[in-house]
Amino acid sequence: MTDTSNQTPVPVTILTGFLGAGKTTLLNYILTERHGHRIAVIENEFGEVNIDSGLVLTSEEEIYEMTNGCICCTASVRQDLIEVLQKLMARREKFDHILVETTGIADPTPVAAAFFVDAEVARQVSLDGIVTLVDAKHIGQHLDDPDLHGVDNQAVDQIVAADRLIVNKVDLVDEPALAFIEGRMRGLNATAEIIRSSYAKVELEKILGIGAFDLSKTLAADEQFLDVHHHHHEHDPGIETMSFVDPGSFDREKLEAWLRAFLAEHGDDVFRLKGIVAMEGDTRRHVIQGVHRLMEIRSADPWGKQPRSSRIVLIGKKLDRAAVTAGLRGCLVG
Ligand SMILES: Nc1nc2c(ncn2[C@@H]2O[C@H](COP(=O)(O)OP(=O)(O)OP(=O)(O)O)[C@@H](O)[C@H]2O)c(=O)[nH]1
Repeated sequence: MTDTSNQTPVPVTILTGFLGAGKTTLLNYILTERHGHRIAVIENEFGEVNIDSGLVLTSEEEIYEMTNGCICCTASVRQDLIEVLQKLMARREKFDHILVETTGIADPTPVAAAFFVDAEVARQVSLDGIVTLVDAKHIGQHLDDPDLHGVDNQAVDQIVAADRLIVNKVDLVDEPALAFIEGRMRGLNATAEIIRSSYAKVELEKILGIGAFDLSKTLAADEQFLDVHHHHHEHDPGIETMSFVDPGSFDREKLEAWLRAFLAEHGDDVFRLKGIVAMEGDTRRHVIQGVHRLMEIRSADPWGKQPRSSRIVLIGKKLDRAAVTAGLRGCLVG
């Protein structure tokens, strides 16, 4: 290993927020904005097939994906995180900030603790801050989820742990609703600065390089913070994921009509819908994005030399896999 003893540690930002809050949107904004930071990104995704890497705009930054489990609850995945960090540190001249995007159902606290537990990593990186995105339209139903008895509510954990809270999607709610949400957030976290945004367009100086995370303060509030075993917790066991993968192409109108009807009926239980699909008679990839009942399908770049195929992931509760699979299959051409 290279001698890093006299180099200044690289700041790390943990980016968290419930499913669909806008983490990838923020990441894309950061990666395309000229802000002078060179950022390496580590992404952890929850889902059977990887969609997010297809949604992150290609850039010159270094992007690592970790899709083998949830970073907050599996020790082996946190060990992977440490290994990814060590690999990154071998090329530390290439970047000056690291961003770790957690899954939407992660508790950021054990992820933050991982940075202090490994002595080698602890010397080379410093936790700059935990930034939590909040979906202004949908956060209420997750904070109040009546199914969560005896298990942790990650939407709450994420707000509690934040150094900065970004209330995103302000375009979808009115001022009284915003004030109400911000009041609830203040009740959970008295000190984090609250920043409003639409499509996660925030002043990056407010979230990067803020030096907000204070280990002594955190230990004062949670003396078991560094005890990784203490962080064992239960995700909402009702949350499941299913994926649909097919080499075929969809009839666009049929697919859109089917998805809209499906979400109209089951939208409360569908926390997240994502897809990259092929449409019959169209050379472009199409991206499907859904959060509860809100859904959009837009065309993206052409498939080019890559084989056409369709991947759709659903994350939610009470997913009827057989019905969803049959419904989607019925929208394929031929
Ligand atoms: N109207 C509106 N839509 C938004 C805003 N920010 C993001 N979205 C949309 O919300 C959807 C989810 O955004 P993502 O950035 O993929 O959310 P995410 O947090 O990365 O989602 P997961 O990775 O599933 O946890 C997409 O369709 C976005 O275009 C916003 O401020 N306003």
